[in-house]
Amino acid sequence: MSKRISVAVLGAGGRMGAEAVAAVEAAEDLELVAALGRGDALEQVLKAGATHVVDLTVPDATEANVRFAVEHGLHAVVGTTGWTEARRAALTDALAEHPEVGVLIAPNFALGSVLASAFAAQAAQYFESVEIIELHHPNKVDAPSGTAVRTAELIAAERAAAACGASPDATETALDGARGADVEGVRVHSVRLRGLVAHQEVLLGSAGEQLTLRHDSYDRASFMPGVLLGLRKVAQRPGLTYGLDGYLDLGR
Ligand SMILES: NC(=O)C1=CN([C@@H]2O[C@H](COP(=O)(O)OP(=O)(O)OC[C@H]3O[C@@H](n4cnc5c(N)ncnc54)[C@H](O)[C@@H]3O)[C@@H](O)[C@H]2O)C=CC1
Ligand SMILES: O=C(O)C1=N[C@H](C(=O)O)C[C@H](O)C1
Repeated sequence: MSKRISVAVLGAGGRMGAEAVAAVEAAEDLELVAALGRGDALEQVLKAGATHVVDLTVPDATEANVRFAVEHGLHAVVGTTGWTEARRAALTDALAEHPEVGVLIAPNFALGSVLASAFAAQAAQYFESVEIIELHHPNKVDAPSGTAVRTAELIAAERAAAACGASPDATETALDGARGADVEGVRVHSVRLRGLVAHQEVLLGSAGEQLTLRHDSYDRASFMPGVLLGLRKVAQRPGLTYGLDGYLDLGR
């Protein structure tokens, strides 16, 4: 059997981290060598001999964690939100100093979600209107979700390339927040509701018709195939990959 991939999970005590620890332990080609929580020294990852890091922490911690991994030649698979364009640009600069290192930042690891976002982007140029509703558990610390931001970015890029106009909207007066957040010209509405896990609808409308693309994660198990795929591929993909779609063959 070929050598197993040595993995450290950061944020191991969290909802996603605990699921990732179990998934790595269950995979024959992966070995869990470290599981760190808040306050644990990152040097433990080095002492444990990890070659790969999974970051499932919080937006305030993820940038420093990933920077540490890159500077020590470790590949990183990152699910934590908060990776703005500025943060990604700084990370790309850091990776230039370590050209052998791969980092995957995946706003969503669920394959169905990645496909739904890609389909939405593909469809967006053919409709006058597009809005996003993301729905999550009420313990989520950020809004809008990383997935919604990424979906809006993909949609905006496709609509710009096709020279689409703005979605029609005659609103003249509204309470603050009533029309959601504006992400690159796409309205994003965030619902936080007990009982939910992670869900998203992209609503596309033209005269007389509507297309709704909905994805539901009912359980965090849905994210694990993407985490494992990332761990298995990231070392062969040096530099920064933003979005798990970069590792899939979506025919585009
Ligand atoms: N990409 C994806 O498919 C998914 C991404 N997420 C994202 O992953 C992140 C974590 O989500 P949850 O697990 O629900 O949150 P959580 O709050 O349950 O877990 C975060 C954990 O990280 C720990 N932590 C904080 N700072 C740390 C540090 N410096 N080092 C190590 N551990 C640290 C916390 O103590 C906590 O245990 C969020 O940004 C969330 O949006 C969540 C689900 C899926
Ligand atoms: O916090 C969560 O739960 C999730 N976070 C990610 C996001 O912000 O998009 C991925 C998924 O939606 C679950």
